[in-house]
Amino acid sequence: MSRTDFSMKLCRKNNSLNLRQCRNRYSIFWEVPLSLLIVTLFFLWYLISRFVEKAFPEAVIQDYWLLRLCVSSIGYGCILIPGFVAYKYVNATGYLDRTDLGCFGRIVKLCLGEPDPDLMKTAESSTSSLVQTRSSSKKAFQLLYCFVGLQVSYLVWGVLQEKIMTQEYRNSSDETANFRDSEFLVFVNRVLAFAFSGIHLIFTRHPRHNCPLYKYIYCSLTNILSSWCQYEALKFVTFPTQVLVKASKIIPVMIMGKVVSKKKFEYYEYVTAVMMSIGMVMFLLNNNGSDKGVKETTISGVVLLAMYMSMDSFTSNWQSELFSAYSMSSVQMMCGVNLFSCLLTGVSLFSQGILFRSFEFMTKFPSFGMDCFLLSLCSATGQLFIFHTISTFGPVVFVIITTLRQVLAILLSCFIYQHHLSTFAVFGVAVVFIAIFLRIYCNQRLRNIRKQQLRSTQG
Ligand SMILES: Nc1ncnc2c1ncn2[C@@H]1O[C@H](COP(=O)(O)OS(=O)(=O)O)[C@@H](OP(=O)(O)O)[C@H]1O
Repeated sequence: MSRTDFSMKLCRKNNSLNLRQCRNRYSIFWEVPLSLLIVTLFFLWYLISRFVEKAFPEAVIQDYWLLRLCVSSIGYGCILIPGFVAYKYVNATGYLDRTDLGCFGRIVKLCLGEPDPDLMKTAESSTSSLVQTRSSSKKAFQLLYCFVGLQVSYLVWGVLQEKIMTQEYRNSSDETANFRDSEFLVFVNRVLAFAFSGIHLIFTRHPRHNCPLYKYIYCSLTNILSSWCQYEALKFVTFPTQVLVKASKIIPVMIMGKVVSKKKFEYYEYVTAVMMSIGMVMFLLNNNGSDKGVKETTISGVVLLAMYMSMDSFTSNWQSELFSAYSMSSVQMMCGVNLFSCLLTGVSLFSQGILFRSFEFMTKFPSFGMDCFLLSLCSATGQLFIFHTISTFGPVVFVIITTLRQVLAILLSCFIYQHHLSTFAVFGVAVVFIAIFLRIYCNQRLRNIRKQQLRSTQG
């Protein structure tokens, strides 16, 4: 007998109650098992992840990236498995169909419930009018604002990240040590970004939030996994190789856009994407010649970079999809994504013992704490710009801006350290910029043609 049948039987015993009152009265039949299920699965999975982690000696885990990925993923299961089972349970029992949801029910609805279609229409119409007024007057300024914001925050972020991962920390008792747990840095970045966006949401006005929270899990998971792959890949490929691969990210982002959002791209968009990638490869290959051969690119490196590219492309496309489906603000997106990133990385770090180890390092070397804080501040500011760019211009423009960031960083270092740029590298940069201008030009032309067509059909 299903749970619904059981509660209906109880209802029938009490003739004075109508169907709705019965379902509300006996809501306990849904809520108690659901809470027990979530708590039990969480602890069960936590024990499993501890067991798996203890089953392999630390040295073995450190030696094999695939094993490390498995251990981390099993840790993420503490959140994903109970969440998935709760989702299935709620759908199977029709728990959210009840009209009078209590406090527990409202939390479940916030996490798993789809919004009322009427509310969605109101939210959509208010944001579309906002976009229309923006599009005519402020778009160019907005693009410049996103561009400068992303360049500045991630330029400083890159410098701090390199400092933390490479410098030797020294404390007052003259002890020295290096910090190695990159996953912890990802965690602190997410905690501050979550706190930052949460406080912003409390004190400022935002559109009504319609998106069920569980939808953020997908992009949150791919975001932290792509970061992980990026850090791990550096153990198998050189930094310039990684930058080189990342420079052609626009192509996977477009492919993923077709898969996730069924987007259609014009021919000129494909042509300019390929031109940009070729230009970047020409620029980077001729500019990093001296680093070649330091580390040999292995299969592991290639696999990790491929995983990074696909997950990173999915992240921005999924976020863009959520922006258009649920009409939310970029701060709401930032809060939702970082909430799950904190939970996923926090549980995983805790079960692996890295959380305590890193906090211990922080107390031993206070300057590390300060660096972490500054890094997280840059990361949070950077994320504000990332989400604003994706919501206003979409993932492809975002990836073009991040690609340009790499060109500018290298040009800046050439300028500061008086490095010589080869003719081929200069040609590469020229190809990138020609591709960008071509894209803008074609985009504008296409818009004008469409406007004219619209006018002639209306006239
Ligand atoms: N779409 C989206 N949403 C949220 N966060 C994002 C997104 N894209 C990039 N990032 C974060 O930006 C940091 C730099 O990432 P990348 O090195 O992949 O970017 S870049 O292509 O080099 O610019 C990196 O931060 P850390 O994870 O803290 O290292 C990424 O996670």
